[in-house]
Amino acid sequence: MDCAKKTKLVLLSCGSYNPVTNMHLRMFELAREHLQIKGHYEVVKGIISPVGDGYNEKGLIEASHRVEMAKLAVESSSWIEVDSWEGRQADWQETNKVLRHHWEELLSREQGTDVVGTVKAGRKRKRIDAVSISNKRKHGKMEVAHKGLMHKTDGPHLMLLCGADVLESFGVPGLWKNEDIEEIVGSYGLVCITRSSFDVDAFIQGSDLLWPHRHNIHVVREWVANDVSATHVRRALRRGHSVRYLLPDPVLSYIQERRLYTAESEQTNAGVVLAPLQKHAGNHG
Ligand SMILES: Nc1ncnc2c1ncn2[C@@H]1O[C@H](COP(=O)(O)OP(=O)(O)OP(=O)(O)O)[C@@H](O)[C@H]1O
Ligand SMILES: NC(=O)c1ccc[n+]([C@@H]2O[C@H](COP(=O)(O)O)[C@@H](O)[C@H]2O)c1
Repeated sequence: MDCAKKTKLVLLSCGSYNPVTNMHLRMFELAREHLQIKGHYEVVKGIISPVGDGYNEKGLIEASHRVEMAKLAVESSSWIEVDSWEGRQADWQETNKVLRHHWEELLSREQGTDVVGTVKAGRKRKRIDAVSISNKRKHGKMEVAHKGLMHKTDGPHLMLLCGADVLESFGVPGLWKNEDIEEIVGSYGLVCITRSSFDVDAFIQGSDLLWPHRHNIHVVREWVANDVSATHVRRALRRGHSVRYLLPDPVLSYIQERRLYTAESEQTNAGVVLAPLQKHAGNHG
């Protein structure tokens, strides 16, 4: 019997989910297995957070449909849930803001369970409850709550779960702010599933930003070469090709009943600049 006390962990995955595929569900499964065997974690919850319509990605259909499909996909899962907060926001939300939102949700659930964490007070650490944390936040001391507490709470930890393509997108100029990446990998932690054609280890090794946080990045190997992507699924649907077994059956029925992915829907946001590129454009040069 394993007597060591494991840290409870919640995994959050932000993405288009346009639509959710079996690979997305497998990503959660692989991450949980890896962290429970190799890490000192008990993965208690997985959260799928479909991006809001304001992301402006080409071919992105309404968030309400993407959220519904994701909910159908996790119907049979005992630990993966779908959260619609991000999808309901009128404006696109940076991923670190989505993490903050879920972190605050986790903390507020801890309210009433007394101490949820510790902060530095001089040379010692002071135990602190959720109410004092939210009070600190109200007074604008986000630093203490976000930089000091993430990995010091007695409650669950929260990490971002993603595929290797998202990790490598950290290197795309203008897409991510360095301080946001620092917050994600430094304060929360990242679980990254390998994807064919992406060399995660080489990318981390080559990044001065990621290298100091490498111990917070859990790389999970997908040994079965499988590059199912939502893009491939949408293309097949447009062409009338079968996508059965690439998606959960209830998701496929939902798509077919509403004829969701068409040549027309693929033109949504055509020529529109992706929200993060628009938002961060002024920060460069
Ligand atoms: N085959 C896969 N292997 C590993 N991770 C994956 C795979 N497919 C999707 N993911 C991950 O799932 C998360 C949500 O992905 P997203 O909704 O953008 O799907 P996608 O299939 O990559 O979409 P698209 O093809 O539209 O870019 C991301 O972190 C992405 O890296
Ligand atoms: N700066 C940022 O926070 C930033 C930049 C680009 C993408 N993202 C997120 O990464 C995810 C990527 O999804 P796609 O792979 O479908 O583009 C989305 O959830 C999106 O919001 C975040």
